[in-house]
Amino acid sequence: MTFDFKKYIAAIPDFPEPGIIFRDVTPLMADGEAYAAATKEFVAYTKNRGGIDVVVGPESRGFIVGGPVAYELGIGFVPARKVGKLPRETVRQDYELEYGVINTLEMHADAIKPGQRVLITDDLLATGGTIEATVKLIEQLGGIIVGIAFLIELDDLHGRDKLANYDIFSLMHY
Ligand SMILES: O=P(O)(O)OC[C@H]1O[C@H](OP(=O)(O)OP(=O)(O)O)[C@H](O)[C@@H]1O
Ligand SMILES: Nc1ncnc2[nH]cnc12
Repeated sequence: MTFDFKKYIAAIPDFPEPGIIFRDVTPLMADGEAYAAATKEFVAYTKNRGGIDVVVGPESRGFIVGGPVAYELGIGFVPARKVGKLPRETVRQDYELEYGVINTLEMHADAIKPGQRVLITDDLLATGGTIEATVKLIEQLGGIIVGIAFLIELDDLHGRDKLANYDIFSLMHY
């Protein structure tokens, strides 16, 4: 029987702006069985991606999704952080969110070694801006993106179109 992941996703209308339906993944993460089942699905996805050296996730929900996947795979996790948080030399990339906010993501300049095979994880694909920025940072450092995995993809926002050159796995679609 397939796991009913959608049972653990709350929909909040008009948050954080009028017209946005916010898909809240915190109930899924708060439930041990659901969190483990979602992690297992991500790990299963990686099995036919030909080997992964490191998981990268954007702050902050990408950390919660990616950490357990990296642990299960026995590999490291590298954060892409919001600007000003990382203490050493960084690379930076600006991007725009579904609700029109401009943010900047940063990674440590030595966080990815040239040729490393990378899985990107995040909770949700909306416009794709966050992951497009993450992709640019990883590729700037010489990483090879072998897959991108989300809990949720918002189909109407066509974020996938920005990531047309990459293999995408989404556990749920809305
Ligand atoms: O596809 P996009 O249009 O870029 O939107 C998706 C991103 O937006 C949310 O993060 P947010 O920046 O709100 O940060 P948070 O995880 O810290 O809440 C979400 O966790 C994704 O990372
Ligand atoms: N609709 C949405 N729900 C939850 N997180 C988001 N990030 C960007 N758009 C979102």
